[in-house]
This record gives sequence, structure tokens and C-alpha cells, in this order.
Amino acid sequence: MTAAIIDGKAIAKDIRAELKEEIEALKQTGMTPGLAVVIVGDDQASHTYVNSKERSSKEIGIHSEVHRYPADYTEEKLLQKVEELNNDDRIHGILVQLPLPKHISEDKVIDAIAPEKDVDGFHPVNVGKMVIGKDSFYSCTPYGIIKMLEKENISLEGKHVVVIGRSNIVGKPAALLSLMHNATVTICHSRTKDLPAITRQADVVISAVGIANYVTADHIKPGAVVIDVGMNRNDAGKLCGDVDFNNVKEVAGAITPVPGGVGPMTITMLLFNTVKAAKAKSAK
Ligand SMILES: Nc1nc2c(c(=O)[nH]1)N[C@@H](CN(C=O)c1ccc(C(=O)N[C@@H](CCC(=O)O)C(=O)O)cc1)CN2
Repeated sequence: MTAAIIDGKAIAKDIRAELKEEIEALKQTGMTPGLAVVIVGDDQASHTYVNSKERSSKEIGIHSEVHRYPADYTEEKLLQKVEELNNDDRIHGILVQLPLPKHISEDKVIDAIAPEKDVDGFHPVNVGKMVIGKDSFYSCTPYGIIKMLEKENISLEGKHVVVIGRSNIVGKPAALLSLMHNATVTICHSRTKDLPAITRQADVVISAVGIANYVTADHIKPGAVVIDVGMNRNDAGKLCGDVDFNNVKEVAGAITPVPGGVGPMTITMLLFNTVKAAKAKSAK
């Protein structure tokens, strides 16, 4: 069997086109969704992601602001900036790019963002709502996985989803969102014993461990769906996921590539959440 390749780029493009139309309609009512992105420090990959967020926002008509600060910017000043953006009526979504420099507490900064503007879905209020199955802003990468499966007509109802990784940003929300879609969910992590024995029971494997070639063909039940969230560099410096793609695709029923799988959905769901925040504001 050779797996169907799930094209995240194409799905992201379709969703962005839908959002563009929705924004045009919102603009007719006098509402322009606004997104503020804050970045501290000089991590090159983070700057690339932020530039992409700015470009993607503008392409679909979102008012976009990026606030760039040097690595020695203080926590106090950053918290003040967040407060200013919380009170800015043109801004419906606020995102602080992670990771932050070590001297700044990510928790403090995330907690300072108004939950109704937390388009990253990282604030404890939004995480708590998700845990109890309520609508909220969901973390963009796992939400992107769910949207991607929906667009591919892959239902999670009654399926066994095995998530590898327990981070607050990907692993835990991916598990909770799968549960919300009536999957039976297992979370595996670095202390899990006999991982392949568990993943081989899965109808859907979501890997978010950050180790190249961690998931091999013997981890996968024939025909299973394999979602690769990893972003690693191989020995040749090439971007690759957690999954041994060439061998796993011969066993799986469907698989996401890296690049071009889950990655493009992350920024798309940020745009989606920004439009959702703007609509919620205009409904008030
Ligand atoms: N505040 C946040 N910080 C971070 C988040 C986040 O969701 N919110 N996620 C990651 C980085 N990230 C967005 O910020 C992100 C990562 C990857 C991609 C992506 O499109 N990847 C492409 C490959 C890109 C390349 O060639 O390097 C792909 O997989 O196809 C988008 C966004 C950490 N920080």
C-alpha cells in the first residue's frame, strides 16, 4: 500500500480563500480584523514565522502590526505592551511569538493577554474551556490538524488516536481536540514503555516529539493515518518531521509530509482565530 499524501499547503490555501471572502464581507459592515504580533530577540526561525504571519494576514485583508524588540527587552516593558494591545480597539488578536528570551516568563506574558484576544489559544482560560469541551480559541497547530482531517473527510468518531508528545502547545491540545471529536485517545511520551506496541493499535498517529525518524514503519498499523508535527533538521540540514516518511508511506493509508503538511495549517488557523475574534467583538 502507498499512502495518500495529505497536502497541507493546498488545504491551507482553500481555507485562506474562504477567510478572505469572509473578511471582505466583514469590511462591508465597517469591521476590519486586526492582528498584533510581538517578537522579542533575534531567533532567525521565529523572525521567518513572524514575517510569514504578517504577509499572510495582509494577503487576506487582516490589519497586521508587528512589534519587534531586541533580545534585552525587559519583561516589564513587554507586559506593558501587551496591556496596551489589550486596550487597542483596532486589534482583535494578540500573539507573542515563542520562544521568548530566558529572562522573560512565558507564562506571565501569556497570562497577561486578554483571553478574548488570545488567538494562539495558549491562555489558561482558553485551555480550560477546551478541557471542558467549550468553544474557545484552540491552539493553532492541533486545531490545524483537526481542520485538515475534516477537509480530507477523515472522521475521528470512534477511532483510536495515539498522540506522541505531551507539550501544552501541541500534544495535550491535539489529544483534547481529538477527544472532543469522539476519538478514543492515548497520549504517549518519553517514558512510555513499548511505544510501537501502542502506536500499532492506532487508527490515527499524531507525532509531536521533535526527533527525526522517531516513528518508523513498524510503529504503524497498515492503513492508519499518520500526522507528522515534527520540525527537525536531518544530518544534511534538510527540514524533516518525526516520521520516517519514505518507509511509513508504504504502510500508512494517509500521511502528512514535512514540509507542506501540518506546518502551513498553523498560520492558517491563526488567521482563522483572528477572524473569529473580530466576529465575536462585532457581535457584542
Ligand atoms: N506564539 C507562537 N509561537 C510559536 C508557534 C505558535 O503557534 N505560536 N508555533 C511554532 C512556530 N510556528 C509559528 O509560529 C510555525 C512553525 C512552522 C510553520 C510552517 O509553515 N512550516 C513549514 C516549513 C517552513 C520551513 O521551511 O522552515 C512546513 O512545515 O511546511 C509555520 C509556523 C513555534 N512558536
